[in-house]
Amino acid sequence: MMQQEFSLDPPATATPRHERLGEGASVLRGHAAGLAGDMIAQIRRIAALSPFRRMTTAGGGMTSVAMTCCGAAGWCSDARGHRYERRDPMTGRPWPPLPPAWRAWAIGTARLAGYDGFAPDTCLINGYRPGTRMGLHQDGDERTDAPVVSLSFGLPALFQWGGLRRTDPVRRIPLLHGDVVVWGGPSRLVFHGIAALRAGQHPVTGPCRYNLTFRQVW
Ligand SMILES: O=C(O)CCC(=O)C(=O)O
Ligand SMILES: [Fe+2]
Repeated sequence: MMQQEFSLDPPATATPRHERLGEGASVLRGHAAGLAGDMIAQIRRIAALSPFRRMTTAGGGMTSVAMTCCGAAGWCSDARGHRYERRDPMTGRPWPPLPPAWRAWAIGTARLAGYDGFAPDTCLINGYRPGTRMGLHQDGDERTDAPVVSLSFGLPALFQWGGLRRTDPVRRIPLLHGDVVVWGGPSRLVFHGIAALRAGQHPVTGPCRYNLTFRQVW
């Protein structure tokens, strides 16, 4: 019998699902698409307890994105500045719990991206509508020795990925429904943002984009 001398399977690189953004940073294309239905239902349950809200900033403005959180800590901003709080200042109660399945997924995803031992204790949930944007910033209010695992559902967005200085050149990376970005290590403090969302309708989320970021705060 003749031996097959070559594989008919396409090489792993034929579908580049895992894109390197920089040292310690990558995009996992479509990695969360299968979770969308369940996670969006959970987001609605979380938002029924701790509603999406826009927040005042120290500069006297308002955040463009509406946000809620779940887990041991939630990100808050007011005229005094921004920080993590154990309780939702809007309700006075602890934030809704971080669903164990979300946490397990985030740990597994961090491992896929090269980060073992991720121990997320919060998930920040951003709600974007057409026109909503997030200016260039660094994520530094939580532990920076742990990565950020960030996932996108719904309308497409342009992710702005710069460098360690605000003035470094910025790349624009489209993020689609189910895409995941993981950044840590030497990229943990890279400046990033989201360009103003374009109008549209998504079959799963309607005129909306959700972004979930898993982080370790305490
Ligand atoms: O919406 C995104 O993809 C990024 C969100 C973000 O940078 C943040 O919440 O700190
Ligand atoms: Fe951020």
